[in-house]
Amino acid sequence: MIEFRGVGKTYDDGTVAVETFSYTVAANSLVVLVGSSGSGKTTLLRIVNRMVEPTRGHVLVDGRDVASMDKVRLRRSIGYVLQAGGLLPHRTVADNVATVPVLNGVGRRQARAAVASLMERVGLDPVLATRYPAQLSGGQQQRVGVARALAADPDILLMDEPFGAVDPIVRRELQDELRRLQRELGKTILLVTHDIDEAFGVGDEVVVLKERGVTAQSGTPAQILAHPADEFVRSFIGADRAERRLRPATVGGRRVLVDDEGRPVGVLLGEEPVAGA
Ligand SMILES: Nc1ncnc2c1ncn2[C@@H]1O[C@H](COP(=O)(O)OP(=O)(O)OP(=O)(O)O)[C@@H](O)[C@H]1O
Repeated sequence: MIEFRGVGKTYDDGTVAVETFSYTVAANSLVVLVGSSGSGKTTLLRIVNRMVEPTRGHVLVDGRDVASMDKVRLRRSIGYVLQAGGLLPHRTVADNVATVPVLNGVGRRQARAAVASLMERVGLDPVLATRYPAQLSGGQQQRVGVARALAADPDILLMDEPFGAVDPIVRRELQDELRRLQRELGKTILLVTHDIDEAFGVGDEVVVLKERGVTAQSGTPAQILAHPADEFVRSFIGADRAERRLRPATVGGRRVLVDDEGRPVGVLLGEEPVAGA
């Protein structure tokens, strides 16, 4: 669980990146922070693993204030996935994936042994282990980034525009796999994107941010789509378009609301979207 309690950040040059932000990411849920460029998404993500120190408020991970934790240990205990994987270019795929376990003192041989199964878990052929990042496609690099973040078996994954650098088809594939991984591994995931369709496609809950990290609305995709809080949210989600596109369907025996690609965006009870869907 990640709790943001009145968190704010003013950078040294006076830029107010986040005025004040409070939100609780429940354990084992996938929450998406979505907002336009400069709304403070990356700042909020980095405050969790103390790559950025807040100027106001606190972040608690599983009830402990991160400010009281050792920074290096904290960072190694939380998986962090960046756009294009954020891989080390002069290290092989296997070395990239094994980086954090080795830093944490796991024997090199043991870490290497785990690489193949991690690669399989994220849908990568283990024969790619000896390649360098530049010898992989964007989608493959992204999967390596996820495998690397999972290598230390963290309870929490932070993902910053993880699918930004790949084409729409691969992006969709990676989004589906993230949902699968989330179900299989039960991690707590906080993901940042500017893409509202991505947010609704992968998030259990979505937080729509205005400028300076101000929350416009938070809730399940179905709740936000059904009842946009204000004009800002309505226009951000393209609500008119979305409402027209959504239709009820039965998926896996459950009544759900799907978009025009058949992607479930919420569960229906009667014809009403349900909280926590
Ligand atoms: N180190 C810094 N010093 C000063 N200002 C900064 C710094 N880092 C970010 N900012 C500013 O803080 C604001 C929020 O930035 P942040 O990167 O958190 O937004 P974002 O929503 O992630 O944007 P994007 O989608 O473009 O990555 C922006 O105005 C940005 O210019």
